[in-house]
Amino acid sequence: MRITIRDKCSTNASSLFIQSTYRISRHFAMLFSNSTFATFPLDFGFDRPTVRMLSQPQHHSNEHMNHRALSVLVFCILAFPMAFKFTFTREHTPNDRPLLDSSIYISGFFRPIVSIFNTVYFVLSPKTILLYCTIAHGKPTPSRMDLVNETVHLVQGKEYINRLWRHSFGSRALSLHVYLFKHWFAMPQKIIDKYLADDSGSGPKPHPLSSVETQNRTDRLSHSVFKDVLSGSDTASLCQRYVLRLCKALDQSDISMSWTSQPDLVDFVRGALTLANTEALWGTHLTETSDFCGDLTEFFQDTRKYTYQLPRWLIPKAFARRDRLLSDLHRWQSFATGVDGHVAPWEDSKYNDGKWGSKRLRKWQADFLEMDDADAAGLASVHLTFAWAVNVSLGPAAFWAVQEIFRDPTLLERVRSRLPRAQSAADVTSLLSQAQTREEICADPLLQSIYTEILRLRVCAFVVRRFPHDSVDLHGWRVPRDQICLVSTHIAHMHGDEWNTDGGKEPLNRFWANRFLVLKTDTDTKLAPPATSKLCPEDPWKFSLRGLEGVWIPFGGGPRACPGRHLAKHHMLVTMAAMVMLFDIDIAASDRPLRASHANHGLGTLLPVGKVPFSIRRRV
Ligand code: HEM
Repeated sequence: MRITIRDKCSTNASSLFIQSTYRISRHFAMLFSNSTFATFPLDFGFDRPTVRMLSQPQHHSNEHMNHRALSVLVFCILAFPMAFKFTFTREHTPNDRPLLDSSIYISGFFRPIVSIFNTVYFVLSPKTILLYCTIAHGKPTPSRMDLVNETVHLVQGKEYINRLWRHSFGSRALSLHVYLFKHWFAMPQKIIDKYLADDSGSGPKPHPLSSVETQNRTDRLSHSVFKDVLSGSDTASLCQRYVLRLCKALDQSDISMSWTSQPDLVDFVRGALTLANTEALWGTHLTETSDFCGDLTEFFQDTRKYTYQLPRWLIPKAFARRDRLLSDLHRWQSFATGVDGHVAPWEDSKYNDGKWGSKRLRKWQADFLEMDDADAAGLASVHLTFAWAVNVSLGPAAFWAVQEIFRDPTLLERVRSRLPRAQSAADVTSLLSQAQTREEICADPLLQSIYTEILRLRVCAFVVRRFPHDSVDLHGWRVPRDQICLVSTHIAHMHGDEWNTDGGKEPLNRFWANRFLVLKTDTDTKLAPPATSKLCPEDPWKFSLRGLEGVWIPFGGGPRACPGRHLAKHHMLVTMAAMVMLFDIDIAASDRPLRASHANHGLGTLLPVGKVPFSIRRRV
């Protein structure tokens, strides 16, 4: 193995690493030293809220020294493996690409030690370690990270990601999914075993080396229903139901023509949106007989506690909430499957999808119950997984879009100029219920650019693939069979020179509504309108994602990409339009609570660190 001293490491990544290591060491030192009253971040991230803690008074000089010495010691221990990696790394050039499975930065004695440190970093500050491992010379690049019991191939860089998507049919995402099934969604072990045993892939035909029976192709079963329900023939009625429920929820909210203060814009937007999305899919029967959406929103916050596998007696409320969600779904599905003698009127002419939700979802239940060992508890758990997946990213993403629009009066004016005029709330509902109006909204260049920019900036998802039968060649980087490939959308979205930054004036860590607008006549996607320009319908700008395949990836990609992506776009743009048409909003929060929290790094759209108080009044 050739070892060379890396000449130019990304300053960004290394300084971030050093800062992060410093914070972690400080945290440990604080924990172990006798300190009183200091302020430090709870989770070592950079965008976390701070809490008041006990810190040391100035006059305790011995304690101060102890604390400093301890900080330095912890820093040195933590910095050791990364410093090693920082110094010795394999040299690679486009013509001499190493195989990923032989790119052992540190071999022999040091490798297990490094894997322990990598694991600690990955748990405490995944953002930092991924950035550190994958940014070389300012550009995202593939790399490999040894964790204690897994080797993770970090696939970054446009051409490698595109190649990974192309191979995705023969892949499965198991390790992460199974962990979540078990610890978050309380899936019975026998169903988890079925998911674990399925190596047939998600394609219509099972992999030739797989011997899994057709009814037990869990991956295919889940994936195809998601695709069927979310992008099949039900889509038009799903969208229609979504709009009606959203407008109803916003109209019922306690907002008058005079300004009123509200505690949190996230809750306001996410509440309406989660209700509308859930009712569009599962029908009002689920939400009217329980506080399903309230519990679901709380459940989003609880997932972190489940990740740490805290016992029931420590977090009884979180467990009770999950039990309630599962039993609500259980009750709903027993109606929907006709168990207990309750059968909804399923004949086409009498079917009330507003009350019972998507027909396809019900058909899928029948398929799921065909699986060996399948039962109602397993089904409820898969429904909960589905309810989480369809809602967890959408609400926060819509929130970010709404707050960006209302915080910038010029942008608000531009957005309003794109939307039809309404005289009353009923007018808004009637306009947005028309498929034609919604099509125009979804095709509007400025609105699309805002939506795309929000997902670029705020979505932070880990997209995972594992190839159970074959090793995969990614442009000369080979991932061995049955090892994890992980793509971080955050790394892809925040680095690289493919993005339009208006010549560096609009950096990637800031929202810029015009990032995806180009001149209609322009073939160079990097030419964008100036940030201040007011776009009108006759403006010569168009929306463009050209050149960004494998770079703008909030929904993953390839045959396994998020099956809800078209609905997500529709729902977000319609929500933005409804809010702008119905309300005036004044955001009272300062910049600080509006920073993104990385507490759920890797699991979808980020949330702001604090509550976002606002004032609101009706316009119509
Ligand atoms: C801003 C909104 C959303 C984002 C950022 C997002 C992102 C993602 C990502 C990254 C994945 C993993 C894809 C992969 O492995 O390549 C995924 C999976 C999934 N998404 Fe979304 N999603 C969003 C909204 C939605 C909506 C609105 C729905 C449904 C209405 C939905 C349904 C699903 C489902 C069912 C899966 C699992 C697919 C499978 O494992 O086969 N998502 N999403």
